[in-house]
Amino acid sequence: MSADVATQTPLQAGFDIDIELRRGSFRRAFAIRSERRVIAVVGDSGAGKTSLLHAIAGLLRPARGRIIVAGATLFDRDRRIDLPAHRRRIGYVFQDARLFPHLDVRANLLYGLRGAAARERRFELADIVELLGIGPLLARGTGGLSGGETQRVALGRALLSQPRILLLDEPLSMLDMNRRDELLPYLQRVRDESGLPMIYVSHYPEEVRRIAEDVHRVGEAAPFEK
Ligand SMILES: Nc1ncnc2c1ncn2[C@@H]1O[C@H](COP(=O)(O)OP(=O)(O)OP(=O)(O)O)[C@@H](O)[C@H]1O
Repeated sequence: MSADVATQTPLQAGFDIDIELRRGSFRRAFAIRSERRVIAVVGDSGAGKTSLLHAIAGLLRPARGRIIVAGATLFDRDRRIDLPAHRRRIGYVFQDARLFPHLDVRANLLYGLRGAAARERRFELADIVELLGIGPLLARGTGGLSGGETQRVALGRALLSQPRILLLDEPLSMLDMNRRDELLPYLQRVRDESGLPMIYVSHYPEEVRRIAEDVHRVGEAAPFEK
């Protein structure tokens, strides 16, 4: 499968990823080729989903291969391209949000804006606050937020960093089922209104069905029933 991918011409939209990752004794090839803007990556625990996102974000260097997203080459071993992480402009949302505990919600959001050049600014604070319904939370500390509120702020902070790509690593997995249902419509709004390429990692088929246009299973050959 990866040989096939390697012989095809790069896609101008979507994802063209063909890499091998090594992490200690973990060693795995990934081949994802999709013209879709929003894809999901599913797979068992330990299959390498987070490692794949790390490689796209520039936090883990593949042993070989290439990573092209929306026509931009982030990594290509043969062509000696390896864009540093800070130049890849990745918005990353983790399962545990990782908000700064010493900053209130507004300051957490504004942190995302740091370093974004004015000409690259597509997402403004007021629009993101409206999109995610977090206006009432702005002056609050992060400690008392519910899990769903926390993840909405994390999404806002990621968008305000003016990313070219959004990576979401199981953003709902710490929430109970009701809270997951509450947050999904916000994820759908971000998907539809940001227009960004997105990779959504999840264990839950239902979530994946509601978010992604295309599903890729990593770690084994069996196809994933969408
Ligand atoms: N820093 C590291 N050093 C060595 N091995 C690592 C490191 N990080 C991850 N691994 C190993 O790489 C493999 C893939 O881990 P990864 O976290 O990418 O899987 P995952 O599919 O995201 O799993 P989960 O769904 O449980 O989060 C695992 O076997 C893990 O133990």
